[in-house]
Amino acid sequence: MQMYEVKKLPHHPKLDVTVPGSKSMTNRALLLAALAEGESTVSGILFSDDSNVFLQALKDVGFTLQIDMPEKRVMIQGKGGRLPRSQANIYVGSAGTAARFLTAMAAMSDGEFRFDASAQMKKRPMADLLKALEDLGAGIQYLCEEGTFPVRVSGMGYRQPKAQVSINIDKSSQFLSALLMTAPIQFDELEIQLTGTRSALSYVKMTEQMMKQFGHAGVIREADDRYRVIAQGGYHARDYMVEPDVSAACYFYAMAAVTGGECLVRNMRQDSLQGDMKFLQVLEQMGCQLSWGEKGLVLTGPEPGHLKGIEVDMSDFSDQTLTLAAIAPYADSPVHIRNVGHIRGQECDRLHAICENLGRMNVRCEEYEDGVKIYPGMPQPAEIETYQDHRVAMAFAVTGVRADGIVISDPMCCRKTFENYFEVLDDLTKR
Ligand SMILES: O=C(O)C1=C[C@@H](OP(=O)(O)O)[C@@H](O)[C@H](O)C1
Ligand SMILES: C=C(OP(=O)(O)O)C(=O)O
Repeated sequence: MQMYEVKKLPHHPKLDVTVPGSKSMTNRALLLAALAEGESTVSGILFSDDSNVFLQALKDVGFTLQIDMPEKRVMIQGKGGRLPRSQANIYVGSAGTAARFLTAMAAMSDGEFRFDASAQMKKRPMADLLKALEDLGAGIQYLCEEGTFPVRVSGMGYRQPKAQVSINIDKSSQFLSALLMTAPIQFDELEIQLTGTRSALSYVKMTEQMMKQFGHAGVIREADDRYRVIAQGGYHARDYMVEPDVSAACYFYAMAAVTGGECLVRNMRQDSLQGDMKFLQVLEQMGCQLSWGEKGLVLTGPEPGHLKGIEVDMSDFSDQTLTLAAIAPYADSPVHIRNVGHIRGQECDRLHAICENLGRMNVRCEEYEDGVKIYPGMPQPAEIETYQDHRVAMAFAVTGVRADGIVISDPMCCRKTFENYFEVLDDLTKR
């Protein structure tokens, strides 16, 4: 599919959707299960580009996996922190989680691994993590350009008692998640000093909680900028259920927010580990209502025309910047999103992509170094450029459910995290 023309939803639609498993939890659960001792079963798993490269990489490193796609389940034979092979070629595609978590896993081993990535991933930040791994004793050989893929990673090769490392995570919190999850397989104790300005982040909390769920409670947050990981015998195999992807659910909630509709996303969890739940509070502040029921979480939007503008720091749930930008034209006053400069280094320069696409729809948007300010205005027919970014495609489809003539180019870039997004949308708009 080259283009997708979004159909409008009627006012006050009743949406009922099921979203795939969380990408962030899927790839963490796969890593932790592989590093645990014994057999784990991970259910509710996401199958998409980002998790497929992760699964393939684990197979390439020699792990035994049984993949049951219809049941959305994977069984993994963990090796207690050892990698079954000591040499492999690993391809991480465009997945930030795979790029960061798997290089750390390789660096903490006694093998030699060659990593490669998509053209998009080669442009994304890696240098701070690779430098930290090198400082800890891994061999890092850049095969093309300094600081990026392709790269050869030679593992540290021996278990070390105690170490310290400094790392700047301003560009990606995944660097810290990668170090935290892999540290127990190499170090009796690792102290991690953060040197940048970004600190407590919801994705890092998810990492800590999932490490605990896999039997490792040895992460101590000594200060906002200092962590200590104590080995405590590593991870335990278990059966694990991945939550539905909240980042994916937010697109459908946003559709209800702009149409005065009601949206149920099935199986959402009140005790969710996902930081993007905070976006739902933003929608509440803009005039939406939330109610938990047996089937999941329902959001009800205000009457069309009554969505309120807002100023919001989205640094801790920045994947939703695009979603908020996509519905901002429908608010009754400007929407100002701050403190998300790091998303310029994700799948594309997302702040620029927002302003370019809103410009195409004739919506006024001001671009700042760390954010955007968007003014109310009816979006005009336009073709949306997606820059191979799943979230650009999925978010601006939300704009199109209330405006005429919004066409998404290259919609299938949504495969990165939500293969059938446009089929689900088709179903909703056909009714
Ligand atoms: O740890 C994770 O699973 C993620 C962390 C965030 O990235 P950054 O920490 O690079 O901002 C987020 O944007 C990404 O979608 C998933
Ligand atoms: C930034 C994202 O992905 P990644 O895991 O590749 O960093 C994203 O999904 O919005």
